[in-house]
Amino acid sequence: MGDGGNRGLVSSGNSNHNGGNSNSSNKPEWLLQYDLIGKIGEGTYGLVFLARTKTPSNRGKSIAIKKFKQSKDGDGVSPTAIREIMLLREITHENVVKLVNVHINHTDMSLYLAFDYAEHDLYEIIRHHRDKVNHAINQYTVKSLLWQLLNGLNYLHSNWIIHRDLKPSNILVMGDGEEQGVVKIADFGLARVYQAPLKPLSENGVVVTIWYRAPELLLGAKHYTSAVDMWAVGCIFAELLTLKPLFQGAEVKATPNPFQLDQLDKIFKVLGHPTIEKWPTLANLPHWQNDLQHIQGHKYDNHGLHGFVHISPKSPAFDLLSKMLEYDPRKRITAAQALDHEYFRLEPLPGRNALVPSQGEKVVNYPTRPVDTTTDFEGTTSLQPSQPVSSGNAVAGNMAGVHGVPNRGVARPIIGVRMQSQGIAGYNLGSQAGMGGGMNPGGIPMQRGVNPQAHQQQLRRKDPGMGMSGYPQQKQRRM
Ligand SMILES: Nc1ncnc2c1ncn2[C@@H]1O[C@H](COP(=O)(O)OP(=O)(O)OP(=O)(O)O)[C@@H](O)[C@H]1O
Repeated sequence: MGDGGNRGLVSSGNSNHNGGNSNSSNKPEWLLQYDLIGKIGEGTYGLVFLARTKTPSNRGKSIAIKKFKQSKDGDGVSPTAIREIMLLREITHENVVKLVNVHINHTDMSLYLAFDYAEHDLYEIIRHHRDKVNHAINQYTVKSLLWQLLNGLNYLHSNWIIHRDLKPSNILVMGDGEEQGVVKIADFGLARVYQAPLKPLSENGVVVTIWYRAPELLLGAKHYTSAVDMWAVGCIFAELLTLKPLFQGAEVKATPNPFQLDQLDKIFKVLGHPTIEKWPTLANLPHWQNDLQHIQGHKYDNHGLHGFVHISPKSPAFDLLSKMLEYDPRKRITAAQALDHEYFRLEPLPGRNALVPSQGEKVVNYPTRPVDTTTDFEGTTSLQPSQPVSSGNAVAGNMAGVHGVPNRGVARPIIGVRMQSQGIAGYNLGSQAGMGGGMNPGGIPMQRGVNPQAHQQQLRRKDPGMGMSGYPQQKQRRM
């Protein structure tokens, strides 16, 4: 993996806590290994930057650096969170974005994560089809994207990692190069890190999308399983087919455990009212118990999913989708089962380059990510005047507004608190956080049916296939 991917935490190896690794220009030393190009995105918890490595072995390789903001109370990332993040560095799978480096600012325990860069994501791909080219995504691409998403998810679930926040913007797709058209799941394993020490900045008016949230979470389940991710995959599958979010509830401000009545309403209108007969544990869910008027009392007709996705209820695609959108999480299809579904055995077979369909179909040229070269790591100041960015990235001038990476309608936080650039030390958290001690990854809820003892072994096996099915056989000719 990129420079230093396995070198522990970073660059200087300087583990002092007194800011001794800042250089004269007041930039943290670890930053010297990158050329910072500009901001490419903004999420609930921070900003994402495009950088290029400067180290000779990997010169020019694109990296996405995610900078986490401080929560309002200024508490940074806890040792527990650091341990969890360090475990994420061991996650290696073709369909999961690689965490290359972790950088910590010791003065406030703020955090920078460096990932392999992916040029596209499903949010932009769907948006491009809906708003620009105005036609559906071809079947081969839908099937390949879905298969790879499930493949990455199966690996994560096998390693006890539940994503919990799957949505189109964090399902990345590689641009030009050897990995063109390969899906990479981003933001995995961070939900727990976010929840505890890096609280969502709800006071800042951040809006969190809930369109992909499973009904058990919306109904207040305290214990959840990997089935929550399969619900999200179902929603994303439907969106790939129709180019519209399936359950577009009104987004609410992030609060610790908001009750999302409107989102439930949208789901019930499509799938009908859930019943205790079909979903026995429903009776135990807090909001079901407590809200007699809206949740239990209001009866919805079952309009039928087929009316919304416009595919035949007899088709394998519909069968798979319905199994992903099963109310009872215990009955919902797992990633492993979904990979084995008939849908993936029928033509067009899924392939590795999801963006290049079989002969005869048009190749869609998706736009590259806009880069805002006016925003630096501090998130507020002007880096330099807008300038062309090499290797295919759009320039700031193409963007909506001076600082405007296009608003995705999911999260628009206020630009973060300026961080002290001194005292940022890259240090080997592998040892500090007790890596190698055989720990459980911070109690990340495990997948249904996964043996806890198997986990550490699995995590270290680094077998991209993880014993799961490969691409369906005949597909080889596509690759
Ligand atoms: N490794 C990466 N390579 C390229 N772009 C990335 C990478 N990781 C994230 N991005 C992009 O950066 C943007 C912001 O991502 P981020 O995960 O911070 O927020 P989000 O997914 O949009 O929202 P939220 O924070 O609510 O999950 C998104 O457009 C995302 O696709």
